[in-house]
Amino acid sequence: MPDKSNLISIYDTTLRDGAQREGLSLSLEDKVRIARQLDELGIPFIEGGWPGANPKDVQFFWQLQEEPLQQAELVAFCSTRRPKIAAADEPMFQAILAAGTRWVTIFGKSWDLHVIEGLKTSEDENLAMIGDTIAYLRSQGRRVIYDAEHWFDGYKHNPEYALKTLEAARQAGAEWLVLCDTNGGTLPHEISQVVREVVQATGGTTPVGIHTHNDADTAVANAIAAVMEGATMVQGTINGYGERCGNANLCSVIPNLQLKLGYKCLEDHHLASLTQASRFVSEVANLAPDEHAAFVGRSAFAHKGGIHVSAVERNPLTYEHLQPEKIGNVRRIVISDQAGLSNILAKARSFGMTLDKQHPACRQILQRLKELESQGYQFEAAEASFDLLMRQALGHRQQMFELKGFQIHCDIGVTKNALATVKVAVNGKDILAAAEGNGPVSALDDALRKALVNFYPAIAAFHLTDYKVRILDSGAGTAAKTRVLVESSNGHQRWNTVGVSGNILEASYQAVVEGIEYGLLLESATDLELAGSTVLVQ
Ligand SMILES: CC(=O)SCCNC(=O)CCNC(=O)[C@H](O)C(C)(C)COP(=O)(O)OP(=O)(O)OC[C@H]1O[C@@H](n2cnc3c(N)ncnc32)[C@H](O)[C@@H]1OP(=O)(O)O
Ligand SMILES: CC(=O)C(=O)O
Repeated sequence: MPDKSNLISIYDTTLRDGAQREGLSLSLEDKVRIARQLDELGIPFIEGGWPGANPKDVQFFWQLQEEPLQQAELVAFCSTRRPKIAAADEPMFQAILAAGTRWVTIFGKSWDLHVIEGLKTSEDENLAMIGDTIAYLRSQGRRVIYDAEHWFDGYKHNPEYALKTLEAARQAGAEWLVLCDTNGGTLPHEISQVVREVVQATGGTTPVGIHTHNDADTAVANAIAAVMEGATMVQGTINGYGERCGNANLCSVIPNLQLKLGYKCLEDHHLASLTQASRFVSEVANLAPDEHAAFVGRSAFAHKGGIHVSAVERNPLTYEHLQPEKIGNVRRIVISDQAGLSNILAKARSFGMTLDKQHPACRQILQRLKELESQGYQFEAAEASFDLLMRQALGHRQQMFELKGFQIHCDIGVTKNALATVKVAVNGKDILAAAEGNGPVSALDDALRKALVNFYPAIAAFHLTDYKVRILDSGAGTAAKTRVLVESSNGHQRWNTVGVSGNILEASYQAVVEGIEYGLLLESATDLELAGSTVLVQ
């Protein structure tokens, strides 16, 4: 059994190894924002980049010298010196020293194949490169973490030589020996065995760390396996970003170690910010968050099946492996044709309505929901439409305006504009309005808002923020049904509505009209009443 008193030092390399992910490009400002977020999260080591490899990383370290992090150690990353030059003459190290960090991580070769074929040098020279580099940086007052690149592959092929490289690093003054599964193909049982052997071979003289890649989809399991064999540092990235298939995802490693195995990685109040940190980093990285990510994904605690919801309502432990609040996530109940009455009750509660299973409207709502879903409606992504459906069944849906019809003309010739005319009635008075737009849906939305704004001035702030179309039966050609999902906003909140029809304009019309109706409902309701179906605009 692991010694549970052990602290695990979390080492984040999102800004260096994470940035090696294809499609991820961070500006200097992005890097600074992410570093500050990780600092706030209580991560003790933050690898900022490779100073000297590019101007951005040089500036990043300079900027953080001016305005240092609050608690984290900022770490500069670099390779060992090149073959056959003195460490003091290696220009890369001048950039490393200029970065001004207390800690430096040096990666060196563990695998003889890389020494001979990659570096094109001798095994002895590689040992000297490792030793000289670390000794030089120590002589310049730096503390050194040694990343043993390709450790597991190297150890498999030539354990004696691999261990000599670690010993060279240790003797030169490295304070951590971090075993890297650089190619990411090692499986957990191999990691356990090798880490156990290394911990025995080094006799606990220098702490061991782990750095895993996800090429076999086992990076998180591998990091955990290493910790259970005595590794006390875990290197990884937020959201698992990294070269090829990514690095060990700290958003999974940390809660697994802390909440399941009893290790200490972060203070509990910091752990409760993990979900927010994950979303912040994906936002800054301009990558869509993985909604199904373990622990921090939006769906990680979303319950859809009626049986599950019924049980979770009685006791969340029935279908949740831990309390979402511990990592700052929330439980969500999803509405769909997989729902039972429990989903309806839970959703109603989140909309501020109290219902019980005996209420006759409950079954009616459930039946209507299933009927509409079988026609192609999808309410899990259109909770505002579901709220309106419930209000309708309960007799609470207020008619704010009556639709009398609409027409749309599209000019695909010279102006490429669309013109929409709508007729609505408010308080028995007919209003006709027209508007142009660069597409039929925006023209329709504008015309409707124009018709209603004198009666409902709040409409002036409404706008469409997203519009998604899905053809539901592509085999049916032009006779197929179309589902339109619309997201609307009033500048403070966003809400989603749905429309389905054989005619794409009719489907859009339904969704847009419900979007406006719901916006008006929001204006007249308290935040609490409508909390469940809207999100605050960030
Ligand atoms: C496992 C990892 O993730 S390690 C980090 C990988 N990250 C990166 O490579 C991103 C930053 N890299 C860069 O900006 C550039 O590659 C630089 C500035 C480091 C080097 O650029 P260049 O001088 O043009 O070399 P290039 O990239 O073509 O080749 C890498 C060189 O480093 C050498 N090298 C590789 N590993 C090591 C090591 N551990 N110690 C010393 N030298 C090494 C290679 O042998 C090669 O040397 P050569 O050009 O004399 O043959
Ligand atoms: C050092 C490093 O990033 C690796 O070996 O994967």
